Amino acid sequence: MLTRIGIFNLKLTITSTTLNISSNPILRRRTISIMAQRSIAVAITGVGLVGSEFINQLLSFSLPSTPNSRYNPFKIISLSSSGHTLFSPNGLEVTSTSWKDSLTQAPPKDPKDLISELSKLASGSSYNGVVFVDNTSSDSIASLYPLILSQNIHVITPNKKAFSSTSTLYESIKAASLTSGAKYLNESTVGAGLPVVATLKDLVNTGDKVKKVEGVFSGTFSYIFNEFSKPGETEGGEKFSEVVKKAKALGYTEPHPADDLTGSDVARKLTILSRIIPSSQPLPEGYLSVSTTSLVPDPLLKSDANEFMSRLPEYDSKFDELRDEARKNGEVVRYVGVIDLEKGSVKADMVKYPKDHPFATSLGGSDNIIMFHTERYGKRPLIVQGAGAGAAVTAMGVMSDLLKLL
Ligand SMILES: NC(=O)C1=CN([C@@H]2O[C@H](COP(=O)(O)OP(=O)(O)OC[C@H]3O[C@@H](n4cnc5c(N)ncnc54)[C@H](OP(=O)(O)O)[C@@H]3O)[C@@H](O)[C@H]2O)C=CC1
Ligand SMILES: N[C@@H](CC=O)C(=O)O
Ligand code: NA
Repeated sequence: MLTRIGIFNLKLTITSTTLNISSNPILRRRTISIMAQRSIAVAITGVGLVGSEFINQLLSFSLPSTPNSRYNPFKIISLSSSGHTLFSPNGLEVTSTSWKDSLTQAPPKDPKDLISELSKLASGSSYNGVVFVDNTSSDSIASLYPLILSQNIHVITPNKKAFSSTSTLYESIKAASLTSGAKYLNESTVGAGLPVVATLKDLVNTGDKVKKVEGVFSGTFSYIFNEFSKPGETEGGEKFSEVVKKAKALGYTEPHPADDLTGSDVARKLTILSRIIPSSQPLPEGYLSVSTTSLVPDPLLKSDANEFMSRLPEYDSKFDELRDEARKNGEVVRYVGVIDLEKGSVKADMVKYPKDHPFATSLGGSDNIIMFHTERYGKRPLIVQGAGAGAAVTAMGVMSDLLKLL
């Protein structure tokens, strides 16, 4: 094998069968360095808004290998949309401008066939690990995580489905990961790139006692109400459906915006966080058990994304009434989530706040704000705030999970 060795910056021909590497400290150090330079193989499923941005961030990533050179420790080995898959066990020759055309010309591939190819790579020695990145919002892809993890393939995803649906699926994900040692990382499922999942895990793992987690968990709702129900506005203002349209165009909504407006997206995030917190109270069995306020008019509940967006203006006057009622009392409307460990309740709700409340004055754009009330952060909660939706910040969260594998 001919390999460039980072720290020595020279080329070595290794015939490891003839060398007693383990007894020679210099060679041992060189061998470790070579191992570190093997790539991590990345298989990407879902190349929409977040997926495309993730590919760009991944292709432009590099680490220093010597004082004068850099290398990318990741190799993309597959790209899949719902109808096409590009796969090469040695790594795809793609650039940020070429991958889309190449993918559209590729044939379809059953995800299970892809997993069995990845499994061969995970058990071989060409790579320093294999990662499946799911950038879809698909339930069927999410249901494959136990199989993927059991093949010693790591899973990284912003897709909330697997971690917020039935506890049976969640438990099999945890079991598969424990058995094989493959990791699952899902920072972007809550607060996009904001360190929400990692912060909560750090609090729990270091022995703090979480009492309450509350805040604004939806970038879409945050943007909608920051624009639709402004503290300084006493009359007029944008139409609700227009603001929803803008939130969609900015990439904040779920592929089907009703998933945001029913409150399901917030309920899913609350479920994901609840499952990380040890609690004597029973956990929600899934997001459907979270007490949730929906803003979707009943007749639109079954419509697809296009029909939903085109019919939403029919209900603008209802939302005008909601805004007027809040204004009359000097209030604004916000959509919040609370996990109350002491009361044993998990709730996603629309709430009216006085117009000088921090949720009215300190949030803008798609900002999330998440407050952790714990034993250690007794009187003043630990607060995480910033953009909670959008392709760039979500892909950054996925990328930051990938870096945790290095
Ligand atoms: N947008 C945001 O701000 C945030 C998004 N997320 C999560 O990120 C994920 C992606 O969101 P986003 O990029 O906005 O959504 P998009 O709709 O833009 O992208 C999703 C992509 O998934 C693809 N897809 C669906 N099913 C499959 C399948 N079975 N196999 C392969 N590809 C499939 C679709 O491709 P095709 O067109 O071929 O069907 C689509 O392009 C979602 O789970 C979302 O909840 C999380 C945090 C923030
Ligand atoms: N649709 C979601 C995207 C991030 O999870 C949101 O609006 O927060
Ligand atoms: Na996050």
